[in-house]
Amino acid sequence: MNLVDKRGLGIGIGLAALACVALPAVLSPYWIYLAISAVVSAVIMQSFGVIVGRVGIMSLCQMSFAAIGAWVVLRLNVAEAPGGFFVWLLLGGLAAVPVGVAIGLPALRIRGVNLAVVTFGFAVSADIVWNANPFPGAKDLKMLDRPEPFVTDGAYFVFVVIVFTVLAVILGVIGKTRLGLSWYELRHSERSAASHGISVARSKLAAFAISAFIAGIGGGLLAGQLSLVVPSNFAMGQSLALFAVAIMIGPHHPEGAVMGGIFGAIMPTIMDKVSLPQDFGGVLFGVGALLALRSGLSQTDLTRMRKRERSARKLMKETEEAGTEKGAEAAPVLTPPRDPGDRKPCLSVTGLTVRFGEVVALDAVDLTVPEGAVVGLIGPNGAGKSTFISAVTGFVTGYEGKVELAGQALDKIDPSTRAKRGLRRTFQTTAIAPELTQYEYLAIGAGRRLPQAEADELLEFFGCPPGEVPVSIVDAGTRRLLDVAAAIAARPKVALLDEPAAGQSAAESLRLGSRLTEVPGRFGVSILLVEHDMELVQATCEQVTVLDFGHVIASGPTGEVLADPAVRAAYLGAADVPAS
Ligand SMILES: Nc1ncnc2c1ncn2[C@@H]1O[C@H](COP(=O)(O)OP(=O)(O)OP(=O)(O)O)[C@@H](O)[C@H]1O
Repeated sequence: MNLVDKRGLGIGIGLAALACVALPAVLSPYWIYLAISAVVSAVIMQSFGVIVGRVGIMSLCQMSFAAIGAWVVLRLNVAEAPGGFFVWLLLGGLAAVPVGVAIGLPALRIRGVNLAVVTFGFAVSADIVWNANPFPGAKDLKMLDRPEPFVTDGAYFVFVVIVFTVLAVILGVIGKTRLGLSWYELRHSERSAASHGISVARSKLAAFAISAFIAGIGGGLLAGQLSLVVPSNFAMGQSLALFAVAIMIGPHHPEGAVMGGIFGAIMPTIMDKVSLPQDFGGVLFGVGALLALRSGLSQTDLTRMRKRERSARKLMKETEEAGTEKGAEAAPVLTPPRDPGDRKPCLSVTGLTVRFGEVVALDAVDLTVPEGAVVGLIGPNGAGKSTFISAVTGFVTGYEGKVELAGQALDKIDPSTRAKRGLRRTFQTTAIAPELTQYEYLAIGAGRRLPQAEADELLEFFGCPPGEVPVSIVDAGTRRLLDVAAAIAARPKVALLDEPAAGQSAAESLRLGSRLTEVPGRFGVSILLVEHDMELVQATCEQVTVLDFGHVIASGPTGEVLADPAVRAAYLGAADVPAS
């Protein structure tokens, strides 16, 4: 996967260069000054883009981070510290980082509105501090001089555009890395991210640190524009208004940050011109934000997704037509499951007991997945199958019993570390970020640089559309397959699949079965399959364990177990157990 979208980069830099040349030449001094404000707001918007747009965290204190940046720059100016404005600007950004991380710490435990309240609380406290203590230089009017050669408004506009562009390029590159992609996954499902070996804590704290740094830079730039700042430049209300703009527009894309910056900077002027109170602008932003929250996606997300979907649909049609020309896919020939024989155990679970209050979801369950095997775990609804997967992969803590992977104990280890050690899982309900392409999702799952040829092979093997196709237009059944492909892409020792055939037709389910039997030999991954589709289980699994009310009622070679009268009785009315 390319870290740089060369076309987008070219267009972005071209537009930035055009703005630098044309705007100072054609705009009046008043509008140049407003244009500087718009770009400085756009930089602060980029900080919202990281934390709000990408990770989906409601942070209401970005202006407080900006104030830290401005304070440091002005303090260093008063002290006439060495290095000059450029170094001070960088130090201002860096000074905001530890504060950002400190504010991010509660985000590891709380989320949503509660976290918004924490960030709002910090913004209020910061407001009180700034109001009680004037910014450096304000008392004795020690102004901050802009650096050469960016002294005039026109030249300073060029400088802020350069800073914005550099940040946009860096954020674009980060967005394509595992860290950046993990932010999208966190936004939709933290447990899905953890199941891919992503450290949720590290990923969130990195987002807070980077967004605080950018906001700090934005604050320093504002100090450079104004020469002196006052607390109202960073008022809590500003954070709220910009937050609403961020939700509405989506500043995690450069065009969104620019639009947000323009809105933020010129709205007061527009309100003035149409003789409406300034607060009315905030109301408009709030309404826009509510509409965006209802759809779950910002305006730039929607525009970009629609564009991507159009070309992806064309690609899917071409691929389908090429497939039809080659002829219909032959019905799978299922090779009978092999006998596990005396292969070494890969995953070994002993005495696994899970209680949810009075409910004993699992009671001393033993299960072994031998190396290179496909093993089934079946049982009626509520038997404890998903709980088994969740406990083994570390999502349910406080269980009794022992979980060993290739002879190593995994108990007391968190889900993302278990995933990194070679234990991957899928969920009954998929929660794949629709903004991602299938390639990007596979890259997250793989947890390593995934060569395109390998990604293509996986997608073709599991019958998914081409890798450029965004998840937003992939149907629910295929998303499950994509989830399985992402788990296998990591080449774990064992993949625990929770009902991957749900939502598939009988023929598709059979095809999936034939693929799963090939997985151990082809990808070196053993499988524990949780399924209600008994035909699939019979055709795929060499061994099967049956749970009922958390107890193992049968375990052994699939044919024998499915013929067991106790198993048939447990399933009576719950699913069809084919006669063996
Ligand atoms: N978080 C939880 N809190 C309380 N009870 C739970 C929780 N998760 C599961 N249970 C209970 O544990 C039991 C086992 O549930 P589990 O979801 O593991 O069953 P299952 O075999 O996967 O069912 P299905 O086939 O419907 O997915 C059920 O009685 C369920 O209500």
